[in-house]
Formats: sequence, structure tokens, C-alpha cells
Amino acid sequence: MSRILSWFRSEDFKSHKSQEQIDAEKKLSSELPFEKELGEVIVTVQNIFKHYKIPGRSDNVRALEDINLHDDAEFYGIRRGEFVMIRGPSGGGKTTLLNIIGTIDKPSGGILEIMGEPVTQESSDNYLADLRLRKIGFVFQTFNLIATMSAFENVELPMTLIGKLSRTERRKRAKELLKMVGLEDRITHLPSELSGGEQQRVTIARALANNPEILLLDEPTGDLDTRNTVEIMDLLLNINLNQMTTCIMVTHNPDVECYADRVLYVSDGKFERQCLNQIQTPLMYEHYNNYLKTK
Ligand SMILES: Nc1ncnc2c1ncn2[C@@H]1O[C@H](COP(=O)(O)OP(=O)(O)OP(=O)(O)O)[C@@H](O)[C@H]1O
Repeated sequence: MSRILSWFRSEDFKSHKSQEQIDAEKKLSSELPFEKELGEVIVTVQNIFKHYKIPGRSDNVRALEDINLHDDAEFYGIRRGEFVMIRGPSGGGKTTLLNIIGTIDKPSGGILEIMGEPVTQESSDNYLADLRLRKIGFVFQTFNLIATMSAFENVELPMTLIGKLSRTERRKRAKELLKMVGLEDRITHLPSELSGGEQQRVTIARALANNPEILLLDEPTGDLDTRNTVEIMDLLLNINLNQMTTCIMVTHNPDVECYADRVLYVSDGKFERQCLNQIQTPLMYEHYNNYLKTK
């Protein structure tokens, strides 16, 4: 079942923008030729909590408490094609939540469902590794490319691991992905021979190698300057819009909220609130680029 997202402006989105910016965005928004259509719910979270035991301490660290993302909860499940950002103060539980959704970390309790496939404390490591390889792509702040492999080899690797494509098909796809991220002339470069922005592009191409439904991004622009931040965000938005890849991104940067359909605020291990973005993102990113050019 598909659903058109209803847009409204939250007060939270005004806080870091001038009136001039808000007016310009409203004008652009009103000129938008289409509404973004979202697909079915593909990530639900029910009563998830995560407590860490610390050796020598009697009390646990309560990283997450009763997190819910489903249609009967205040904060609903994540839909196919949605671009969700997770924000909030340091230590609030953002990365823990992202890692649980990515099945890198197991919850202490509660149920996560990724495209109908349940993930619980009892899920085996093999089952989770297979789920990750087939459905989820990861992008981290620190790129995590293999230093001794070229851009091309880094992108080819996840396809080799899953073993679905022939060598010729893998090579073709790796080239296409590197072209898509604007690096067709850098394919033989090692990570050390690429700029930070270029390395992050390789990481994104690698994350897309097995055509994941969900892209999880932990501070993907955290190490980048403003120009590279905008370029990477534009690239992610294009992937989100053109391939309907669901993006879930942790960020501290309020300036990139304009790319999201929804922002979830996590604090002290709980959802504090969510905001839906009224601004239609395709125009917003054009606006954002134009705005930067005038600076
Ligand atoms: N492996 C761990 N063992 C013990 N405590 C942990 C572990 N990982 C995270 N924590 C604690 O859980 C809480 C949430 O951490 P988390 O990294 O999810 O926060 P965050 O919102 O992503 O923070 P930041 O914005 O600084 O990255 C913090 O108090 C942190 O110290």
C-alpha cells in the first residue's frame, strides 16, 4: 500500500533559518510539480531497549529505552523511499539505534522487523549477516575503505562476497556505480589517493553494490567541508529519489535536515519528537546549492 506523505512545517525547522530563507523555500515548495510517494513500511521497531553491562558496575548503561516505530505508535514505521534523519544530543542513543536497525548490534529486548524479517536477541549471527548483505548498505563517517584496494576493488568486494554475479557482471556494475557517484576517472586510485569527499563517494558506491533496500548512514558528512557535504547530500538524495532506496541517517548537522522527509530526535535513549519536512527536497537541494553560491 502506498501513501503520500503529508507535509507540514514544524517550528523546529525555523530555528536555524532566516525569514528570507524560509520565504524562498515556501515559494520553491509551492512550485513543486509532484508529491513524493512513499511505499510500504519496511522497518518497524517495537519496545526496543538496549542496556550495556559495564564490568565492575552494578547499574547498566541504559542506551535505549522503549523505542517504538510502528503504525500504532506515536512515531510510525519507516517506509520504502523515506529519507529519515536521527538527531539529538551526544550520548542520546542515535548510533545505538542505527546499529540495532542495521543488525550490527542486538537489542537487549524488543522486536525489530526489516522488510517483514524479525530480528530479536535470539537471531543467529549467520541469519543477521545474510540479512545485512542482502538488504542493507552502510556508510560511516570514517569511510572504512580497504586501504590496499583500489576504488574499483572496494566497490566490487560486496558483490564478490554475495556471489550472485559473474566476474564480468561484477566489473560492469562496479564501473557503473563509480560512474554514478562521479568517479569514473578515479577507479584505479587507492583510498589514500582520493580526497575525503571522493572516498565517501566510493563508500556510497560500495554500499549500493548489492542493491540494498536500506542505506544506513552514520554522520556521512561529519569529516567533510561544506561544499563536499552538499555534494554528498545531493548524491544521497538522488539515490533516494531515483532508486527509492530508504535512507536512515544519523547527523549532528542541522543544515542538512532539509534533505530529510522526517527527522526523529533521540535524547536520553528515547524519542523526544519527530518533524516532517514541508520543503520538497528536489527543489530544496537546488535552492541549497544556489544559496551556497551566493555566500
Ligand atoms: N559498547 C558500549 N558499552 C557501554 N556503553 C555504551 C556502548 N556503546 C554506547 N554506550 C553508551 O550508550 C549511550 C548512547 O551512545 P550512542 O553512541 O548511541 O549515542 P549517540 O547519540 O550516537 O552519541 P554521539 O552523538 O556522541 O555519537 C552512551 O551513554 C554511551 O556511552
